[in-house]
Amino acid sequence: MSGVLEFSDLSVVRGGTRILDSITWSVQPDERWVVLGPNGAGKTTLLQLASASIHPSSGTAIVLGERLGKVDVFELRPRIGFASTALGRRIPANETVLDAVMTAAYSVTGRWNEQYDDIDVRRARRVLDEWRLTELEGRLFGTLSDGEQKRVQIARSVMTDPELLLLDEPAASLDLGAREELLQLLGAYASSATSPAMVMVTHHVEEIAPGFTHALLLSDGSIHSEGPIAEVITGEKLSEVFGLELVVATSENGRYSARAR
Ligand SMILES: Nc1ncnc2c1ncn2[C@@H]1O[C@H](COP(=O)(O)OP(=O)(O)OP(=O)(O)O)[C@@H](O)[C@H]1O
Repeated sequence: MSGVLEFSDLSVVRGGTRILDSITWSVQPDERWVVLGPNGAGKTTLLQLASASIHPSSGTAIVLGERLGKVDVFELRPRIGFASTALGRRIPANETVLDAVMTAAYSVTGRWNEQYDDIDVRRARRVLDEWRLTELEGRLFGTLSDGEQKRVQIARSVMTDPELLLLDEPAASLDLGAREELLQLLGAYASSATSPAMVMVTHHVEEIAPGFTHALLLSDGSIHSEGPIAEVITGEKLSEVFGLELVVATSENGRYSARAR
């Protein structure tokens, strides 16, 4: 199986600071990764590489078989779904939910003069249904709750059937009910064999949905540990990365929780 992501000894330097250092990491099509680490560890920068938004300063980054720096990123980016709060902010408040999702077909936010086919409308409605948004199709994006807006951002990111789905803190700032609803949907999506490879950045192990298979712990720009999720999300490893004695509990349904000892 060829990797969806193949990062080899790559580093990212910004303003004289080494933000990512000697990263060697690969993601296979059937893997669902969670990336954890303290503030400033380099998680967002890693996602920026995976989304072909930036190039490495050294080393090689191959995304969906294409080497960054040698590929036209405008051809590569439509193959990648990306949901983040920053991208969500670009969706106009007065856009309907249907349009907010459908405009992903043209990689634009804000419907203008693009021509959409019936197939685009059908596809958008199917995605809205998958993310429990059908009843909100005609609502304006700006009137939605945080939880609903997050679901729209994710629905938008899967509208184009991406080969790689990147999620930057999808459950951040959600209340308990909205978080659990999102995790149910994310868990079902991550568990489906037809879903693409996924990489999700999160700050909390409680926000890991069942179905995620692998984890990567980043610390100060370097990989602390990576591999099958049960081997990585442990009290010992998280304690080392966060510099605090932590106890991790795992539930039967594949959920995690962590607390200080
Ligand atoms: N253009 C830049 N110039 C200098 N330093 C930068 C630049 N961009 C990011 N950094 C620094 O690189 C480090 C990693 O940033 P990044 O946003 O990737 O971390 P993160 O793990 O996503 O953090 P958080 O959990 O707080 O979102 C931070 O210390 C940040 O201040």
